[in-house]
Amino acid sequence: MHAAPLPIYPVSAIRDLEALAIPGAMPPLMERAGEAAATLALSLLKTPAAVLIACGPGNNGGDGFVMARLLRDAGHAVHIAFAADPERLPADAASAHAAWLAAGGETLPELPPTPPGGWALVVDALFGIGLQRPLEGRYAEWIDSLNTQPCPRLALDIPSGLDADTGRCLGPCFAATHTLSFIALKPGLLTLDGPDQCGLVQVAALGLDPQALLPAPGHSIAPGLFETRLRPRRRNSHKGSHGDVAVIGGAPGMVGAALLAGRAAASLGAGRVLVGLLDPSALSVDPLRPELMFRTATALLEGPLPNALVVGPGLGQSDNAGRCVDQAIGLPVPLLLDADALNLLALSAARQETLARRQHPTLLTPHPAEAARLLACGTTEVQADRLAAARRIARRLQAWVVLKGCGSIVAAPDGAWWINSSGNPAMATAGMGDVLSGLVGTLLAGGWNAGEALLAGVHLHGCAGDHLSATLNIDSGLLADEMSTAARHCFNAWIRPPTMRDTATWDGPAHP
Ligand SMILES: NC(=O)C1=CN([C@@H]2O[C@H](COP(=O)(O)OP(=O)(O)OC[C@H]3O[C@@H](n4cnc5c(N)ncnc54)[C@H](O)[C@@H]3O)[C@@H](O)[C@H]2O)[C@@H](O)CC1
Ligand SMILES: Nc1ncnc2c1ncn2[C@@H]1O[C@H](COP(=O)(O)OP(=O)(O)O)[C@@H](O)[C@H]1O
Ligand SMILES: [K+]
Repeated sequence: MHAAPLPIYPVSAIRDLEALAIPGAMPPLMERAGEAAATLALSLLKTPAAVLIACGPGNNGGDGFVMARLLRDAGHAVHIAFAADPERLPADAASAHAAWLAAGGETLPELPPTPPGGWALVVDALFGIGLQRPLEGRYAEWIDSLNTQPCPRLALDIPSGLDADTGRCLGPCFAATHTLSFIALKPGLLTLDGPDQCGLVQVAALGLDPQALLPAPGHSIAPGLFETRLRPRRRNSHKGSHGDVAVIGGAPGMVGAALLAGRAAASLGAGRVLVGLLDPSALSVDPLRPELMFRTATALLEGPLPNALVVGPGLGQSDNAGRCVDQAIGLPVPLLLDADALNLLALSAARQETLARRQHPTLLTPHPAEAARLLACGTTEVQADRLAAARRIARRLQAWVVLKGCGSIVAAPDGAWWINSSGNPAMATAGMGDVLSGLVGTLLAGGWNAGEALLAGVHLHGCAGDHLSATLNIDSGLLADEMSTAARHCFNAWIRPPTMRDTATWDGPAHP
């Protein structure tokens, strides 16, 4: 069994879920949320300790009051900072506040001074999915102060100040080491600033089965999504069984990009990899990867059709590059456009119309700047709502799209979407995108459909980066060309039957 994707609900859908779940929910959801938070807190606290909980004016504050009561019952010295008007708390939060006072607890209108031994835990129960604008004044000051505490910092539901739908810090934002999100994941936990602000994310479903109440609008990416493809190769197969990938790119000065894509494709097991370069004076062999076959871009586009075509790595934006893109769009093969092929696409409405009418699978792999060009807007607008941007491109161009970056978004032409959580900032180096294109190209050439190939390629690429960061023990300085063998290692771990995954004979090298 491979890991299953997790459901993700934007705020509007969480509100719908709450409305479906709340009638008859006993104990009330807030009680369950506070209890789940207390359980997590207890796992972080060893001996009776000083805990600070900052409670806000809404139901997120209510979760904090419930948690406080339970931690106090467990023998911890719990201090609550609460500056709002108790008369204006929503009903459930008002009950939780009253129960806290009835249990002998008190609230302070300001953050108390740090006790001599320091706080053992600080909890952000200020704002959850009801955040409407940037935090300012007292709450902004509280956040700044809480963020300096050198102890575990736990956010309830979502770090205060983070937009739950977009992952954008609206202003000052709680920097959690742990986030316990209620009912289900929200997109903002997983993309843009979310992963930095949330720390370790855990979900407390509060006894609900969200998917049974309301189908999830989106999902995380996990191998369970494409597990029917994760099978060992048939012994009776040959290179023709695994497909030809052609990579078109490599204009003068950028040949390396095409090589990176080609090498990645070969390492993942493409039957054959052909590289069509635009640079007429480039090498005709890659001495470090002599398996690659070199052609001119023109010859490759006019020759026998490959099983998948990747156009863009190091392509440049010359007239010749434009002709290659136009020709590629017209070919009856699965087509992945990356890098300058996307920029050339953005330059021509006619090209976009032709692309949207293709009868064969089309995949687009923009980073935020390329996405902005495709949408004729600024990168800031793309990053302000990455999910919306990816979905808009996918719908408009009737293509499978990955909007790359921290928490890559995959969007389907029909509006479906996924968020990837593998990968890390060591991967923020030149050439990483070229490697992704090569990996996805190989899966396409192997007969995977566009959605499976893109979801798997994106997840695999991140897993390879994580694997390298862990085995080489590096946070910085990951080289794109190192990724190919790591992707090979991770992919082989996926396709091995479970009985063979742990045996020495079948395990890959510790340092691929
Ligand atoms: N409704 C439910 O059944 C459940 C809700 N839960 C909790 O309830 C939270 C949502 O509660 P609410 O809808 O009350 O929202 P919040 O508690 O997130 O905040 C809403 C309050 O904050 C104010 N506010 C928003 N932005 C502000 C800003 N920048 N500065 C100052 N005030 C601001 C609003 O006017 C409102 O009074 C969830 O995140 C979760 O923690 C959980 O108890 C699980 C169950
Ligand atoms: N901070 C990060 N977290 C996760 N993945 C990242 C991060 N930075 C970069 N990546 C991944 O590395 C790749 C970079 O692609 P791209 O920006 O096109 O690079 P290039 O154009 O140099 O090849 C993308 O797949 C992206 O998602
Ligand atoms: K919070």
